[in-house]
Order: sequence, then C-alpha cells, then structure tokens
Amino acid sequence: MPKIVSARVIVTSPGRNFVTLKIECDDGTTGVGDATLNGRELAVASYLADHVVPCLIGRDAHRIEDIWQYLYKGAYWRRGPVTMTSIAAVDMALWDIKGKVAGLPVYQLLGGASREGCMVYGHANGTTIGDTVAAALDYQRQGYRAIRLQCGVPGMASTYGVSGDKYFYEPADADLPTENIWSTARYLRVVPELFAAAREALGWDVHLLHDVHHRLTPIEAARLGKDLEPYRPFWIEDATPAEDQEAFRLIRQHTTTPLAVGEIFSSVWDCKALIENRLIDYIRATVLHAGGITHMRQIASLADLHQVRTGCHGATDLSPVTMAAALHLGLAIPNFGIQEYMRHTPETDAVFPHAYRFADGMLHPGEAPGLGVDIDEALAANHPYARAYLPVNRLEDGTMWSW
Ligand SMILES: O=C(O)[C@@H](O)[C@@H](O)[C@H](O)[C@H](O)CO
Ligand SMILES: [Mg+2]
Repeated sequence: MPKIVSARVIVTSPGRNFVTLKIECDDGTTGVGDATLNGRELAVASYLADHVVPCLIGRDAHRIEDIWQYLYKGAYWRRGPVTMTSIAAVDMALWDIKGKVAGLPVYQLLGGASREGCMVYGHANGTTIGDTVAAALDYQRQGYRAIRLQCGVPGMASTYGVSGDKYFYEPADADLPTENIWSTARYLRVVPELFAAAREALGWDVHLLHDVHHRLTPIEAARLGKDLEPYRPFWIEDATPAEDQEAFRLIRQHTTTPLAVGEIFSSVWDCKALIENRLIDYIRATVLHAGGITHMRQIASLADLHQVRTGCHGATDLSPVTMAAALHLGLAIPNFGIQEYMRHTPETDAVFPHAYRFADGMLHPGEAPGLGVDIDEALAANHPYARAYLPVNRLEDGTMWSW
C-alpha cells in the first residue's frame, strides 16, 4: 500500500491566488488537491500545513474514507469553508493517487461514465445588454450549449459578473476590498430586458442562465423569477442568501423558474433541507469547498433521491485541479446537471497542466490515470502570493449588502 511520506502546501498566483496540496507516497506516487478559498487563502494554507499535514505522514494513502472521517470528526470544530476546503484538498489528492496506482482515470473508480461528457456553461458578460448579447453569440458560435448572462446595471458603476475582459472574470481585485454600490430596483428592471434581447438574438436552442449573486430578498427573487419565466431560464442562481434555506420556499411558491444555489455551502448539512423539500433544482456545491469527491458524492446522492441535479461551481478561483476532480465526478454520477466553466487564463493553465478538454459544448476529464492534472512547481514558484479580496457591496444609502 502507498504510504504518505510528505505533503506540501504550494501557494502560487499566476494571475490570481491558488493554494494546492501535493501529497507524495513512499513509492513516488504523488497526488494533488485544490485548497483555494478566495480571499482567505492563507487560512487554509495554515490549516493544512500546521494542523493537517502532521497527521497524514505515515498513513495508508488508499484509506480515503478513513482519512476523511479522521479529519472531519478529529477536527472537533466541524464544517465551515476553511475546514472543508482543507479536507477537500486531501481528499482530491488521495483520489488522484488511487487512480494513478490503479492505472485508471478517477471517473472509472466512481462507477464509470454515465454520459459522453459534462455539458458546461460559458460566461457572457458586458457593460450593456448589447455587449452581453454579442458575447453570448460568440459563445454560441464556439459550440456552447449553455451560456450565463451578466450585464451592467444602468446607473451603477459596477456589478457582479461584469468585467473589462470578454472571456476572463476575476472578482478578487484589490489589496483591500473594493466597495461596490448596488440598486435592486435598477437591477430588476434590466435583467428581463437582457433575457428578452438574448432570446431574440440566440433563439431557444441554447440554455440561458443568470447569477443573482445573493442580492435579492425572497419576494424580490420571486419577482425576478416570474419576470423571467417567458424566457425559460435554465436557472437563476443564488437568488437570495443561501443560508436562509426556508426563504426558497417563498420563492418556490411564486415562480417555476428553476433555482440553483450552493457554491458557498461546505457540507451536506448546509443544503439537506433545500434538497429534501425540493426547494431547489440544482445544487452548486462542488468538490473544492464541500469536502472533496468523497463528500460531494454524498451530496449528489442525496440530491438524486429528490430529483435535484448538480450544477457545480466552476469559477476562476477554483483551480484546474478542482475542475478536473469535478469532471470525473460529474461524468460518473447519475444526476449531473451542468458544470460551470469560467475558463482560466493561459497563465493559470500553464501552471496546472491538465487532460480535460472542451468539445461540442462539453468538457471531458480525459483518460489519464488519476485526476489528469498536476502543478508545475517550477512555474508556480515564479508567481508569488499577493493578498487579494473579493469586493463588498453597499446599498445607495450605505447599508452593507451581499456582494
Ligand atoms: O457563480 C459564480 O461563478 C460566482 O458566484 C463566482 O464567480 C464567485 O463570485 C466567486 O467564485 C467568488 O470567489
Ligand atoms: Mg455564483
């Protein structure tokens, strides 16, 4: 059995900050796990290096479930994004090792392929509705079957999801949090206009999605859901702050627009009520912040019992290691829905060479043994960490709001 002899935490910043755990066994096999928590990276780096790594040395790398339980129950202070992201990094690395030792891609260890590939959604954004629709047409031309639409709000200097760059969106943007100003009234007027223009230009054979990004009250979210029904969105995401699980019941009572939530969830306990009461249609938790492949598979199984499908988070602050692990899981589970694919920059891809490939609107993890991704440590060393924060949001009167 492969015994763990070392585990290193690698912090690198090829355009944005990433934290990666690399585990090495006595037979030379290595495995990688993503440990990136956007805006709080060093908390996880320390949790791993100072508290988890000492407990890993000497353990049997094949005992993934036992190590998961040891780190989860052994922490005493269970759950939360720092703990579960740290456990996730160990878990991903151990699945990577197991696949390499078996000579199989991880999806084969999870039951084999349940589909030809994982449908992904691209990110069309623009300052105006016209710019956003033009970007969406470009994604459609590239073969994307699903496209997220985010546009500027007239009268607002900035909003979530709209960047100066057509293809790459990076929310962590400053050494201290940028302060944004928000107006729900202005926003609620522009999104239905955006979807009407998009349907007019793109037609009906493409899925259109939108991320509300935690900013509406339940009744405002119900309003948006109703207003978008004529345009058949694939989903609206994070319609209201996710921890208020009961709020989704109110939204459900008013609209048939599908609801997605969960990228900030870190365990099954955060979403159990939402899933069991069928208050959502897609669960957005993913392997990085929700405890790795081992725990995300549990969440997906619970979701499957209630006809909830996965729609895993896949923003640029989740490294290619997470994308690879999510695709192996997404290929294998019965209730895969869609995978977010906010493409990384070439600079990031160079540090994280990977086997997954885009074709025909889908990503496939590839056939390399393990996860099919690695970290180029020499290149990683060229990109020193630079503190960066996600923005904060205030209403026009200065009230602190969700970003
Ligand atoms: O759906 C999404 O991709 C967003 O919610 C993310 O861009 C999110 O803002 C970032 O991952 C936060 O770090
Ligand atoms: Mg989101």
